[in-house]
Amino acid sequence: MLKASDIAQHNTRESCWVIIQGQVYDVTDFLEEHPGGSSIILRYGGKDATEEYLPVHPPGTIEKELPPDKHLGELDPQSVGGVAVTKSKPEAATTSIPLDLCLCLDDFEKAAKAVLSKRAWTYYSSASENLHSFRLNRQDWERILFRPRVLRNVQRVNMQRKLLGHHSNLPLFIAPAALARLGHPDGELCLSRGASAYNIPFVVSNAASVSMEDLAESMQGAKGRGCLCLQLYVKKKKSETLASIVRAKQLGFTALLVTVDTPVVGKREDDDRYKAEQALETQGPRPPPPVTAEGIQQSLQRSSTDEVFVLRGPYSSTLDWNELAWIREAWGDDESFGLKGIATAEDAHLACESGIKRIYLSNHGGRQLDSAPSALRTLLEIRNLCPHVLQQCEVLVDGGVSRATDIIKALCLGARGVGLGRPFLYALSAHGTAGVCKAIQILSDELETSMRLLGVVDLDHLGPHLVNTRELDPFILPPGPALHPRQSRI
Ligand SMILES: Cc1cc2nc3c(=O)[nH]c(=O)nc-3n(C[C@H](O)[C@H](O)[C@H](O)COP(=O)(O)O)c2cc1C
Repeated sequence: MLKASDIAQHNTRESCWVIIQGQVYDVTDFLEEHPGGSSIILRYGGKDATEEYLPVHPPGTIEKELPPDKHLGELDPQSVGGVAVTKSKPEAATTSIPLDLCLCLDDFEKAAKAVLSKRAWTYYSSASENLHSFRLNRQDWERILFRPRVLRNVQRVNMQRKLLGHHSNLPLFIAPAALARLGHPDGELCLSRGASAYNIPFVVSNAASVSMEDLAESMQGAKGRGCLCLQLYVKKKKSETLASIVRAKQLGFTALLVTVDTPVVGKREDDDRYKAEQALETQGPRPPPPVTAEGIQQSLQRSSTDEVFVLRGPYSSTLDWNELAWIREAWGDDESFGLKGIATAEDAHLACESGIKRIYLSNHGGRQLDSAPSALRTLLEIRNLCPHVLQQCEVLVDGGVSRATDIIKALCLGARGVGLGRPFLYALSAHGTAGVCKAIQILSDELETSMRLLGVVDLDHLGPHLVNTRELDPFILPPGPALHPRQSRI
C-alpha cells in the first residue's frame, strides 16, 4: 500500500504518479504519448485524477496503455488525510431548460450550455480556426428552398428507410462524437438507449467514453431496435486499429466507417486555449524560447522531422488509398464498409471506383480543415460531376443539421441518410437519455409535418424536383468531362 504523502512527491515531469480509483500509476513515461497532452496529466501529478479520468476514458484504458510494472499498487486509504486531492471545479450551473420547454434542437444547445463544465462545453462546441466551415454547415441548408406541391392526400406518411444496413424508422442516425461522458455520467449509453428506443442507427465513435461491450449489452434485449456501427480512427499503431475492428465485429456491430479526414487533429483554438489556461494555472508561464538564429533554425528543423511536433493527435498520417486494403480485409465485408469525411467529387468517385459502397460526406462538424465545403456542397458537386456515385453507393451526410427540413433537403438531393453530432451531445448533456429521446421525437414530428407540407407521403418520392438549389449553384463546380480515377488521384 502506498501512502498519499509519498505519492504527492511525484508531481513533476521527471516523476509523475497519479491515483485512479484507488490505484497508483507511474505515468512519467506516458506523459508525451498522452493524446490529450501532458499538461492535463501533470495537473494531477501526485494527486487523485479519478474525477478527471473517468468521464473521458472507457474502462480499462490505463491498464491497456501502461506496461504492468507502471501499476505501483494501491493507495493506503488511511493515509488520505494529507493528500491534496484535486476536485473538478464546481463550474457547472445546476439549472437548465426543462425538458418540456425543449421544443427544437437549438433549445438543447442552450440547455446544455447552462449545465456543462467549461471544459465540456469548449470541447463540444469548438470548431477549427475561423469557424468558416462550421458556419457554412448551418447556413447552406438555409440556402436551399423547397418547391412544395399542394392538393395531395398526405394523411399517411412513411418515414422508414434502410440505412447503414438497418431498417430504420427514420432517415437519420446518431453521428460519431467522442467523449459523451463529459456531458453526462451515462455518456454514450444515453445515445444507444435513444437509438434503440426509436430504432435508428448509432455510429459509435472510436474515441467513445463507454466501452463497445457496454454499448452492445445495452442494445441487447431490444430485439431489432436500432443498430450499432463503429466509426474507426486509424491509429499510428496498427495493432490498436485491428483490435477495434475485431472487437466491433465480435460484438455484432453492423457497419464500419473509417474516418479519412483526420490525418491530424484540426486546429481548434478554443480547446487549445483552454488547455493553455490550465497549464498556465498549474505550471505558471513558460520561459520564452531564446530568440537566436540558431535556435529558430533548430526548432524549424525539429518541427519538420519530429513526429510529435508535426502531427497533432494519435492518428495515422500515412493512411492512403492503398492502406485501406488491410482495413477492408480485416473487417471482411465490403457491403458494410464505408468512408467518413469525403469532401470532393474526385474522392467520392475514387471510393466508388475502388468498390466502396458507403460514402459519408462530412467536414467533421467544421472541426478539421477550415474552409472545407459543407457536406451539402459536396453532395451538389457529386450531382454535377459524378452522379453515378449516388446510384452505386449509399451516400450519407452530416454537419449543421438542426431541422428535419435539412434532412429532407439532403434526401431530395440523393443522400440516403443524415447524421447529427452536436445536437445529440447537447441533448444528453442537458437531459440524459430522456433528452436524446426527445430530440429524436422532435425530428420525427418535424419530418412528418414537413413531408405533409411538401406534399410527399413516402421518403422514396423525394427528389431534386422538390428543391430549388439556385442560390448555391453558382458556387458548385459545373458539370464537366467525366472524372478519371487516375486524374482523381492527383
Ligand atoms: C464533440 C465532437 C466530437 C466528435 N468526435 C468524432 C469522432 O470521434 N469521430 C468522428 O469521425 N467524428 C467526430 N465528430 C464529428 C461528427 O461525427 C460529425 O461529423 C459532426 O459532429 C457533424 O456536425 P454537427 O455536430 O453539426 O451535427 C465529432 C464532433 C463533435 C462535435
